[in-house]
Amino acid sequence: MTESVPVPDTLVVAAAIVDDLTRPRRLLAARRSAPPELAGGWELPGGKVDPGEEPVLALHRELREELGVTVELGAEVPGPVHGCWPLTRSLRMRVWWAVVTAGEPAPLEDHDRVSLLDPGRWHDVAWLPADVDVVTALQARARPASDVH
Ligand SMILES: Nc1nc2c([nH]c(=O)n2[C@H]2C[C@H](O)[C@@H](COP(=O)(O)OP(=O)(O)OP(=O)(O)O)O2)c(=O)[nH]1
Repeated sequence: MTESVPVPDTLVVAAAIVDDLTRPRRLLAARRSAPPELAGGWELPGGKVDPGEEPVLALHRELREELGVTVELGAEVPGPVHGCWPLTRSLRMRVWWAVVTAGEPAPLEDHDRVSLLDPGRWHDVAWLPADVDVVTALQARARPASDVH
């Protein structure tokens, strides 16, 4: 009989960087340049939390390393599985709204482009598959109640 082997669970943290936390209009997307199997896919900037690292501190570190920016984080955007967004069998992601407080976002590491997506065009890039639902949720939360018909 085979016993099921526990799947290692790695937490990824990512930021939905927008122009305004109260009334988000533009969303930052970053295009991956590595590894080859992910290159060309667009994602929310971020990365894996190191062992023992606080998730929020990991996110600030990743955004500094990858984009050269300092951010202020807003609310977390909870996902459907214990507040997380499932990526693969072994990866799950937590996402926070964010605004840049210092620096100009640039593709310094792991990305070859960053793009600011205009209102209504947040789905216009080829997001990594797991990000499509995240972006749908972001869009729904960004739209003020008065705009929902
Ligand atoms: N940062 C980020 N990663 C995502 C998103 N969607 C998604 O499927 N992923 C996947 C891609 C990667 O397999 C994994 C994140 O790993 P990473 O390569 O960005 O992590 P890292 O910068 O810490 O790099 P490393 O330690 O693996 O070298 O999560 C997303 O929106 N943002």
